[in-house]
Amino acid sequence: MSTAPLRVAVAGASGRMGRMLIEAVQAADDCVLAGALDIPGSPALGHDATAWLGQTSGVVITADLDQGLSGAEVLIDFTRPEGTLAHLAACRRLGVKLVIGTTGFTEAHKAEIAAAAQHTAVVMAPNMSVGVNVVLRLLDMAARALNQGYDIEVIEAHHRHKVDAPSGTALAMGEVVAAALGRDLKDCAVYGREGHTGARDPSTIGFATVRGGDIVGDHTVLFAGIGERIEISHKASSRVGYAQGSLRAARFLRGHASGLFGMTEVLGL
Ligand SMILES: NC(=O)C1=CN([C@@H]2O[C@H](COP(=O)(O)OP(=O)(O)OC[C@H]3O[C@@H](n4cnc5c(N)ncnc54)[C@H](OP(=O)(O)O)[C@@H]3O)[C@@H](O)[C@H]2O)C=CC1
Ligand SMILES: O=C(O)C1=N[C@H](C(=O)O)C[C@H](O)C1
Repeated sequence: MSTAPLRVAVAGASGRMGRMLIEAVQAADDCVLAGALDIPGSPALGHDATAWLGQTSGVVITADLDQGLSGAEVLIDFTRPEGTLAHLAACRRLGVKLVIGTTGFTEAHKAEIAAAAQHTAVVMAPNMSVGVNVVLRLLDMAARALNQGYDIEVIEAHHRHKVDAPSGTALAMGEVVAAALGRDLKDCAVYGREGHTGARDPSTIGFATVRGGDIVGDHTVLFAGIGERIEISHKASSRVGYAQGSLRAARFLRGHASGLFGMTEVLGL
């Protein structure tokens, strides 16, 4: 029995992730590019979505959401929170499912996404790579085992263009560790230090952010004890893992009409 190809639209089509996603959709036997969106005023509007690959897909990048989504089953969105929320409303109206990779959402944004997911299926994750999602499981195990006598710090590094800090992945790592220790990250996170800070409060989880050059994405959780340190790290050397994880999420959505899912469900972790 043959299954029709999954019709995928990509938002932020001229962005770093948008381009990576378009290339991944084009290379996938079971997917077809069905739409490409970008922000009004983008110089990419009106161009073929694969022109930068030297190809012609017949899909033109548009800022018209109805036009960009009309042929799609699922939209993959790596843009900015305000863009994602506008795309979410259009997806809900048009019955299009949504994979959200964008980071930097407020709690109110997240509530809006959860409400919309009651009507159309959504996968949302701050990091789509298999490796990072396995690391999140390892962190749960490590934090439970190292629950006394270890100071916990999350260190992340990204490229100079990144606009949110700490990264969504670093925050997710902090949340996993805090939950494993029976803490709420909102109460124990320390985002940067300066001046006379006093001695470290052992109940805190610290965050340190580095921005520079073309670093794709490095994350380390440090458990610093007396006489030893444990570091659990993930280093991305390419965005390909984020794109392949997003396609797995898009395929997963075929089996779901509504609901909010994460990569734990997609990957069966
Ligand atoms: N979950 C994951 O695995 C990953 C998540 N990310 C997240 O994805 C997001 C995008 O990252 P990246 O591709 O590097 O960013 P880029 O800036 O390279 O791309 C963003 C794209 O979205 C467009 N855009 C910006 N604002 C809006 C808006 N309001 N409405 C519609 N489109 C908009 C941009 O257009 P223009 O350039 O003209 O402004 C651009 O085309 C970030 O939040 C990042 O943290 C990134 C990698 C992995
Ligand atoms: O902006 C990026 O590049 C990335 N953003 C995500 C995040 O904020 O965690 C995922 C990845 O680290 C790359």
